Amino acid sequence: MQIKLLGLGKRYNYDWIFRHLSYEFIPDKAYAILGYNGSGKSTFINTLSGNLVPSEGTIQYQNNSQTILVEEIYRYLSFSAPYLELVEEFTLTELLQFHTHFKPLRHLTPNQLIERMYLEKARHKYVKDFSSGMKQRLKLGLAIYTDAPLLLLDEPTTNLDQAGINWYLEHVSQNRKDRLVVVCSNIAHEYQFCDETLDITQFHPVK
Ligand SMILES: Nc1ncnc2c1ncn2[C@@H]1O[C@H](COP(=O)(O)OP(=O)(O)OP(=O)(O)O)[C@@H](O)[C@H]1O
Repeated sequence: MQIKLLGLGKRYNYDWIFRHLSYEFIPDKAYAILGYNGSGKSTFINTLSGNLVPSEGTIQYQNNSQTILVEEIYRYLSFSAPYLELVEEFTLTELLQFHTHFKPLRHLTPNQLIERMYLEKARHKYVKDFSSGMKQRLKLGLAIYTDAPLLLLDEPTTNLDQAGINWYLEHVSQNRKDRLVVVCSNIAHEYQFCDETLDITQFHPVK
């Protein structure tokens, strides 16, 4: 997956969050989007994912030299973020069945993913009854192990303890090959595996 941004800008009402952002995401690399709280990282990654419409500029997507329209980009991405909800009325097994109905996993079965997330004992538990750390491991497991060429992660270690952080780093590093990875963060350990950084504050409008 390759993404080219040309003069991208996003504003809410009269407030520009970022502007004049031209950048190229090269295939198979991992990028960290950096900036303090409220600087616009989530706004940026949601614009990149097609969830938000840019206020100016364009985004060009290419997968294996094929142009992808922004309306179709959701088919090519997996995304984990604190504000993206899991379907909590499902048990873990039901959720995986539902998820894989729409998007397949990367070379493993739902059962193997459950084992990889260390959630065997929660197989038949409702997701609403998971702890916050278990929910986060599930969100990350689904995102990392979905077979999509674009992996988007916003604040990936939210609610994780040290063991969970180590688990995330191990699995994201093992599964970054042959895909573009974009991580929004202001915590160094979340993006230590990234090749490039993009500081969103550099694209704040000059007051
Ligand atoms: N729907 C919205 N309407 C108006 N303003 C918004 C909206 N969403 C976000 N903002 C504003 O945009 C700015 C950037 O917010 P954003 O969530 O993108 O920052 P962030 O860098 O991801 O923050 P954090 O690190 O705290 O998650 C903030 O000032 C926020 O209040």
